[in-house]
Amino acid sequence: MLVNEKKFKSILILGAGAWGTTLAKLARVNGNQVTVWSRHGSQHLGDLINNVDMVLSAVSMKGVREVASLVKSFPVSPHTIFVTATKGLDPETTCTPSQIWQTEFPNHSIVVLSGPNLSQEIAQELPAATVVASKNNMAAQVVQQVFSSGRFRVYTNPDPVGVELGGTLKNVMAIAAGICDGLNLGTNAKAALVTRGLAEIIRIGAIFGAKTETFYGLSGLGDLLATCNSPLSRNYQVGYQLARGKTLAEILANLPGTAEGVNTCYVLMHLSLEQSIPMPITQQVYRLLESLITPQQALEELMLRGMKSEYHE
Ligand SMILES: NC(=O)C1=CN([C@@H]2O[C@H](COP(=O)(O)OP(=O)(O)OC[C@H]3O[C@@H](n4cnc5c(N)ncnc54)[C@H](OP(=O)(O)O)[C@@H]3O)[C@@H](O)[C@H]2O)C=CC1
Ligand SMILES: O=C(CO)COP(=O)(O)O
Repeated sequence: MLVNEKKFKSILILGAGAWGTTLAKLARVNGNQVTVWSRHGSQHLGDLINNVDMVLSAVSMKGVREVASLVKSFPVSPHTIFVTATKGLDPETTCTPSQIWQTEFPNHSIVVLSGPNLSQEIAQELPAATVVASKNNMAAQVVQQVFSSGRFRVYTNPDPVGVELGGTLKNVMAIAAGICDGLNLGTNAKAALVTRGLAEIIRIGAIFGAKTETFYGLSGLGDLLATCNSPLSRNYQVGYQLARGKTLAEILANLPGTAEGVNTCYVLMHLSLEQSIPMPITQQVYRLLESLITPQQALEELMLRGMKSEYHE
């Protein structure tokens, strides 16, 4: 759990996708020594992991469990901080990525990095902000120092699961927002969808023990706004193209990278049924992904739900 005081850190990034390579660039700005590992690369993970200050996982959700157990098979310094930047949920256990890493490494500090961070904008050196959250504030501060620069403002937060869920759950809402724009439903509809989406995210977050106020911050509302309003978002693109008549298979075959909202939506539907938690927007996104209804029918279902107070689901 100890945090060492070296000025420049040695950082191993797992996953050479869009986000892993962008985070590597951000960490190098401050003079840190960064290595990026990919399962297709020539470097052996066991050789790279020995004695690094920080291991940052930017693999997509489908690889987290496998990569975490691979890392565990090598000796890791007790001082190494684990950082997770994945935005998804494990289909088998509904665990978040940080919960998976913490289970594999119970004596290490785990930090979540999440925020309104479309990697293409950050790679172009446009300004952005993010959140690093941990139960161990000192570890969060180390990660804050590693990534902070004139182009990337990093805040700490003590609610890792809340920060992680903000980034994960908004992906389903981004699919819905893409559908909204693909159908040309207008600004009022989009504002209503995003606002009710946030209410749904907060309701789901409560099951995981996340703090409500976390969802009003950068990793919640901030990321929801970014992803629901940008054609750069893969999740938004899934929704937009569904509304324009493409099939999910066609869309995913041509998508540049991962749209985690698809898997997250399936995990949430399971959770919704198992625990009787109302998730009206998620439910309509699920039906659309499964081709059970048309986008127009999904809209009608949402508009004609029973009347209720704004404070209720
Ligand atoms: N791109 C963005 O703007 C942002 C993305 N994120 C999140 O970061 C995560 C990664 O996203 P992104 O980089 O865009 O996705 P990409 O699809 O570009 O990259 C995914 C990465 O995960 C790796 N991976 C997948 N499965 C495995 C496995 N079993 N073993 C080893 N590596 C694996 C891939 O390796 P390989 O190439 O070998 O398949 C690849 O390096 C997602 O959860 C996403 O939501 C968060 C913030 C911003
Ligand atoms: O998480 C992201 C922005 O914060 C990236 O969004 P997409 O995964 O939808 O591209």
